[in-house]
Amino acid sequence: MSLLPVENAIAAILRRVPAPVGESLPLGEAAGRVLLAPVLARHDQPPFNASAMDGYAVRAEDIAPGHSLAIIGTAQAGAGFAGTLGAGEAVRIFTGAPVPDGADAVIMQEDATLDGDRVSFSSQPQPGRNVRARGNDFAVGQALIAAGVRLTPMQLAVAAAANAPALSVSKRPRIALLATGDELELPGAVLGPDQIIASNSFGLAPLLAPYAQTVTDHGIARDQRDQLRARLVAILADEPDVLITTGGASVGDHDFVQEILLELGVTLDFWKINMRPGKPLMFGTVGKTLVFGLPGNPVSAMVTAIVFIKPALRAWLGLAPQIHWHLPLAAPTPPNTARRHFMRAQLLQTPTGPQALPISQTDSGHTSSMARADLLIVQPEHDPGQPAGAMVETIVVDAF
Ligand SMILES: Nc1nc2c(c(=O)[nH]1)N[C@H]1C(S)=C(S)[C@@H](COP(=O)(O)OP(=O)(O)OC[C@H]3O[C@@H](n4cnc5c(N)ncnc54)[C@H](O)[C@@H]3O)O[C@H]1N2
Ligand code: MOO
Repeated sequence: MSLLPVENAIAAILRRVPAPVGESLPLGEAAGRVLLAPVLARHDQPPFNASAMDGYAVRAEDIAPGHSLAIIGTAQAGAGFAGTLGAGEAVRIFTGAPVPDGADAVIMQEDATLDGDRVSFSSQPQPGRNVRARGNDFAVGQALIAAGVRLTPMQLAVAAAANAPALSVSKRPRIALLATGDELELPGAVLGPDQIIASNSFGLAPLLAPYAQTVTDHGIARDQRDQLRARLVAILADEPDVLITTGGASVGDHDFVQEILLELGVTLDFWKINMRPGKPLMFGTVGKTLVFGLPGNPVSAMVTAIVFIKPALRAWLGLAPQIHWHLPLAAPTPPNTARRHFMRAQLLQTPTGPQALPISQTDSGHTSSMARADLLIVQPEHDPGQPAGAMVETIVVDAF
């Protein structure tokens, strides 16, 4: 197979992603979920003309220097004044209370002088002053939050204000992870001479968890045909929505993952992408399960998950693709090869704004540089290299 361009690979994956499916969730459980149906207001907000200040409700035309009004009652939040305000009258009012019929302005109490049951004012209001008119925030039936957003705290507060007790959000996929390799041991092990620690799943699980109902880490399978087959059979029997393997994706004598996946009925859509790191990525489907075979190298595994699996999961949830930020380079980049390079970079905060500082390390097995990477600079195929200050496309690693 020749090396597939990155865009074609993403398009091939997106063709296999099912349309979002909705479920109804109580408001208090919807944070961070993706909204599938717009939130519509169930009432006008505010539901009545409401005072924005503590003070006196009046008829603006009645206010004149040296002229006092009779205080005929009180309106407070939750308990309005039942009557109608007439000429020469005022009602004591508090913030959030309904403005009484007949009144058209509120004068704040700092501008009022009390004299028994009469009040005079040092300011002359326009009609509407300090009154929040009914429906001026939103009107019944108005769409307040569009579908396709990941619900933020502010949006949830608005949904609550709109009296929506439950929201329609997308169901999330169940994800299964499996690391492969004879050399791998879990963190905490005493390493033998030929062993390394299996680190990939510890990055992939939290990277993908925000998009998933569950991420089940199935641990490590050895590079033995029968064992690997048995592990994959057991995992697929549970029909996960997404299966992600790491390692064994390349062409070595012990790279069995693809062979066994094909035996198990996986239809392979592609293998090998024109990118670095991450070239040996494979993708296919079996039944309703999307199968991603990530390369074992730790940087390759994380980069391919960010570049391919995250967009697939966003589409699964009904979310638009992640925005790629264009940032100025803090230092030059070297010329690229024929493969698209996803270059590790740091996000620098400078007095003139954020900048991308390339990390020169390109080894896909080099993990410590990954710990410093806030961004991936997307360096085009055959890019001649860019000077400091040039604007480059970046993917923010830790963004949803
Ligand atoms: N002759 C060729 N050799 C290789 C090619 C090639 O095209 N021709 N491609 C290279 C590239 S690029 C990559 S990437 C790797 C991918 O190899 P595999 O997916 O088969 O991965 P492994 O060989 O199993 O492991 C590679 C490397 O990563 C370490 N590893 C594996 N799993 C984990 C894990 N869960 N946590 C941490 N580290 C892991 C493993 O020990 C190896 O060091 O192939 C190149 N070779
Ligand atoms: O594509 Mo591999 O990820 O560079 O080492």
